[in-house]
Amino acid sequence: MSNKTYNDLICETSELIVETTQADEAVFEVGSAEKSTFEPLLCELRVRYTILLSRLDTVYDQILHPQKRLIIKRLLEACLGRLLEIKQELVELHLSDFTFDDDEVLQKLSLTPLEAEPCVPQYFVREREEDIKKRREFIIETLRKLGYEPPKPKPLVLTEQQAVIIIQSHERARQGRLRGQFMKEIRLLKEKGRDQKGEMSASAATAIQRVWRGFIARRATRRRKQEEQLLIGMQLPPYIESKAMERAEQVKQNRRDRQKELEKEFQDALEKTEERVKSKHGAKINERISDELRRWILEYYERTGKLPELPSEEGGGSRAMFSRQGTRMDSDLSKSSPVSSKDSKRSKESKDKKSNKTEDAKNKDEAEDLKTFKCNPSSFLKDLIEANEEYEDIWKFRDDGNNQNEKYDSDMVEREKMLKVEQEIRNIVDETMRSELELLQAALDRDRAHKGKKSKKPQKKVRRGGKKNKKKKEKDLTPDRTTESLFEELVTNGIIRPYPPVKIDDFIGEKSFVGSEYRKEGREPTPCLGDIRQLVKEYCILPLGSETIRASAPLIRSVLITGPSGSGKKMLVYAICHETGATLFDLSPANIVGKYPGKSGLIMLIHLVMKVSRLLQPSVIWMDDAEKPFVKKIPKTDKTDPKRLKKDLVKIIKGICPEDCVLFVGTSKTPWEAEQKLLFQCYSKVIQIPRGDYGSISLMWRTKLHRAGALSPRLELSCLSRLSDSYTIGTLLSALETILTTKRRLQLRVCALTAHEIALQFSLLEPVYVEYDTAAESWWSKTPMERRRQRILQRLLELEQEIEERAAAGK
Ligand SMILES: Nc1ncnc2c1ncn2[C@@H]1O[C@H](COP(=O)(O)OP(=O)(O)OP(=O)(O)O)[C@@H](O)[C@H]1O
Repeated sequence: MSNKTYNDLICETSELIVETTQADEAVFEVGSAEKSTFEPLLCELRVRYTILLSRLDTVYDQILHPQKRLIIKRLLEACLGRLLEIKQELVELHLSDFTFDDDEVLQKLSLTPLEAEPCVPQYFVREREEDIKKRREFIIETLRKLGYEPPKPKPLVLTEQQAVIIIQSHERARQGRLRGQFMKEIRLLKEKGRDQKGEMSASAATAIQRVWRGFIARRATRRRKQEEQLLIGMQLPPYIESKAMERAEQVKQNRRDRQKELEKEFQDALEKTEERVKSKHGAKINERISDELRRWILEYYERTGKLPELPSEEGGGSRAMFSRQGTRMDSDLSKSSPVSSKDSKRSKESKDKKSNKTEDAKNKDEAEDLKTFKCNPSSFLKDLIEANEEYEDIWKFRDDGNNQNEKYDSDMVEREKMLKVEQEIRNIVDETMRSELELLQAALDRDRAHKGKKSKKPQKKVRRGGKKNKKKKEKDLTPDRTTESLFEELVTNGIIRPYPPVKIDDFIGEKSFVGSEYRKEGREPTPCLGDIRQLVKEYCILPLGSETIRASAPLIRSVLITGPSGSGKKMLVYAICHETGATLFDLSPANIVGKYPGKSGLIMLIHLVMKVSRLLQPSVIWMDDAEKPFVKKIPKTDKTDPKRLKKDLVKIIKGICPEDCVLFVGTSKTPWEAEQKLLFQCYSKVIQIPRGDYGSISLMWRTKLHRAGALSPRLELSCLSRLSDSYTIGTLLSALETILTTKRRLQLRVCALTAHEIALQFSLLEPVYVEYDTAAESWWSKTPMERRRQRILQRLLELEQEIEERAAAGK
């Protein structure tokens, strides 16, 4: 695609941003209202931001102009941040982690449910490609030095007897085929001799014609039917790597390479221009600012008889001082905002009123409170609007006709650098002025003291914002070690692990199509596997990919993923790591057994994991069998000492700050075996992978069989999906793998795979039993979010009943 395509796309997207942000601001204007008022608005906003995210991601990945890319990245991050904020609002609104898209919203925006699922921005990994590659190579190299080879496909190991049997059977088959061919030839020869004896009758020729024509007609009809089904999408075309797709990907890669070249040129220009501006204008700017400041100080002294105090660098320096009046007014305004005073008055009044209210009115108020909702202020919306305005001002209407190569704009670079250099020089001049002012003040004080006046004691400089609310710093147990040596140590000990490249979209699953309808009816829908994929993106991948987003988006420190064996828990953990380019720390009880022994060893392990995970962020700290540290009684057969980390887990998780791109992920098959209080102290979010639904299983079969070339009209997909609904996807895939041996694959053309054949194979494997489902369901109802939802629903019901009863008694 051309530069024009992406320039047009970003222009259209900018218009969509205006529309969306206006709708978003309107939501804030609503203030506090019934939950049902907010629901459609927030649902629509979520979908709108999702579309913006995917458009901006496409443009950012492909557009060449380095300065436009800067602004598009700002838009992209702000959009992503706002999307996460809205998700958080929807969670609070529904009191459920799952968001089901409203059909009306999807219809209005002409989208499919799949399109309403957020994409993972490509820049998460692409901008750190080199770094991620180096890290992976380092891990593999370190492991190789230790003698661990990356797992290779296992060679076929046969005993002598097995080998003999295979050779024998193949030889017999060969002989059989030869004999068959020989017999066929003899038969044909005999038939030929017989035919030559008698005259071929006309009726025989007609019979042959009839059979042949019938065959031709049937074949043509079959082909036409197949073509028609392909056209209307009833049948999938054969799975082949499309040449056109390959070429399109190649073009994209070429553009990315060109992007890098242009970016390098831009960075060089930035450097050179800065040097030039400094050498050419530095002295003049210095002189101008010094003169300005001196004049201003003199005027100030003449007016007030005092020397001014220069604000600190963080406070804006002399620039802020010139505009101090304005800012003070602003801050005064913000301090005593009429809204807040009104609010407090109102709340006071309402408190007084409340005390006089009857029980009935109190109940009504409480019910109202439970039903109403208010959106939290956004940290991203303002930036999104500002960045979009900046884009509109600078780029949107600019004629780029004479810049076909999408090179940077040198005038803009010059202007930017001028401002930067001026600011730097201003900081230096301010510093000099500050010391000059101090000397002057001291001299003035001495003078006044000399004149007998009571001199003011030189005020101790109070550091602005000096008393920062800093967290107590942890003691560094490894102050003189380099990051590389710590990294190597953890790799050597198997704590940092390599992981397979798994994309989150490889987690197959359909989204729930009836979720929003169920919610409207007051029922809580069961999520489908596609909803799980979306939730993992929203909770684990999107907040972890960028530091800017992580710092301001709703903070999620830890997630617990639960589900039966083979439901894809590990796959999801690997996908989180792969999509964010994260470093994986494995703290599973089975993995740390015998490593860092003793109390001091454990302290060191925790220190290393916490320190290195921050240094190599983004990081994922993973614990498989997450219930084990909290089980009441450890079976005697378990030699892994799973309770080792019991007390320190909370410390590790609470130690994750918003500025750290670190996520703690636990996976568990049987979370109900743990002490629930301790478990939920560690994990703030729980994602339970449900039993595979019909849609997801059917999609899985279709995708996998199609890729294997085993999909045919003879295979009853619907029947197969129904039969497999008590198995996890992992189990079904392992059954398919067992069936599709190389020999069977070769036979597919002549002997199509049937549902019966597959079903026979997976019926030998372990299903998910009803007992497991029941235990999982009852545990789910005890998770914090569910309990909160149930508590609120229960309270609402009670209040409504009380109100009704009172009303009935009053009559
Ligand atoms: N929804 C899915 N889509 C595609 N593949 C899946 C899905 N669910 C599971 N799988 C596949 O099933 C296999 C088993 O998955 P995985 O090892 O992640 O399961 P698990 O829940 O961690 O199992 P266990 O608890 O036994 O460790 C993997 O090959 C994975 O790719």
